[in-house]
Amino acid sequence: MLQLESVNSFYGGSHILHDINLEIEKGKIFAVLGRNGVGKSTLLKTIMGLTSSMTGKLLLNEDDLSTKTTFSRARAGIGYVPQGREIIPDFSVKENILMGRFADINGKVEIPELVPELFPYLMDNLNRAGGLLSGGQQQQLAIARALATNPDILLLDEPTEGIQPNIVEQIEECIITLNQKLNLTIILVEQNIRFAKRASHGFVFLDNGRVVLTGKGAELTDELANKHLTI
Ligand SMILES: Nc1ncnc2c1ncn2[C@@H]1O[C@H](COP(=O)(O)OP(=O)(O)OP(=O)(O)O)[C@@H](O)[C@H]1O
Repeated sequence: MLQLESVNSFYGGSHILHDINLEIEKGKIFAVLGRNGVGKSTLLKTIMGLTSSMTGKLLLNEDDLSTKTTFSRARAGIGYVPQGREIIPDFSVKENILMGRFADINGKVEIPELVPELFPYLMDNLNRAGGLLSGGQQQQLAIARALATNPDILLLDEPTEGIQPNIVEQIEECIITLNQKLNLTIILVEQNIRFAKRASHGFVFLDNGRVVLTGKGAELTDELANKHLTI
């Protein structure tokens, strides 16, 4: 279980997240929802230790990670797929994937097991430069790189944003498969309510850096989404 207790998070002097309390159960998909600029990406960055500072507590299976470095959090089992994917364009597909192994405590150097099944295109193009891939293929690559860290929890920041519609469904299926086959806990920042409704076991709506509503997946309705997502 991942727990945030009274978490505040800052970029320099800008106080972005205020008094966040959340519990994310192991093996569940948890959706982080809200309008643009409310702090969804900042929540993932805070969990990963990528904001300037945080106060409060971040506990992973009762281990206190609050003051740990990003590297230690990755080693503790938190994998991250950032918004915009941030693959290295001049590195090959293989090099991009294996970069994730920096955080694997078992010191493995091979491609993660599920990658051939989930992303056959990547396996067929291991020597291709990452920058030559389409948006959807780069998203697959960013997920494969995060899997190489051997995570227990995967943080996904708008994984279907800017991806051609025919690939969106593949990415969605892949997220559900990762949850079901690897029992991966997934924290999903998502603008696509249809997918959040379909996949998530729990959700939070943020507004202005604060939690305004949490609930279980089945409680996520279009009415709630309209209420919290329209301006
Ligand atoms: N590096 C930064 N330095 C200072 N302020 C930042 C930084 N990154 C984000 N912010 C501010 O933090 C607030 C929350 O931004 P964040 O990107 O977390 O929102 P979001 O809900 O993910 O938005 P979107 O849906 O547009 O991605 C915004 O006011 C944004 O301007």
